[in-house]
Amino acid sequence: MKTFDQLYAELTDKAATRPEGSGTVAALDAGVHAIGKKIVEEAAEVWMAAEHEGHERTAEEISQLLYHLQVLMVASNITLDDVYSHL
Ligand SMILES: N=c1c2ncn([C@@H]3O[C@H](COP(=O)(O)OP(=O)(O)OP(=O)(O)O)[C@@H](O)[C@H]3O)c2ncn1[C@@H]1O[C@H](COP(=O)(O)O)[C@@H](O)[C@H]1O
Repeated sequence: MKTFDQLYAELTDKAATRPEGSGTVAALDAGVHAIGKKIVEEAAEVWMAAEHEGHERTAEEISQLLYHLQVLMVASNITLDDVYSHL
């Protein structure tokens, strides 16, 4: 289990060190357009899960959406504070 902040720290480290086999590195290399499409796909999966698939599946889909949002943040040099300052 990890927090939103811990995941962000892990992803920024992956972006800097580019370990072999990292899905995050592959997503960053694919670029913002591809990451954005993934976010839209995951958002739809969250919606469908919330309406039809129950608590556990919804939580899982939300975690995936948060992951892809963080990948977009890293790709766009958006920090946690940049986002938190708007909450
Ligand atoms: N939390 C996540 C995470 N959530 C979602 N995903 C990605 O999102 C995909 C889920 O999307 P889908 O449900 O559409 O499944 P899918 O259609 O089979 O996926 P794709 O074919 O689109 O890859 C997964 O296959 C992962 O590629 C994640 N990938 C990585 N993480 C975490 O990110 C960290 C870094 O991961 P790596 O960069 O891969 O080392 C680790 O802590 C991981 O646990």
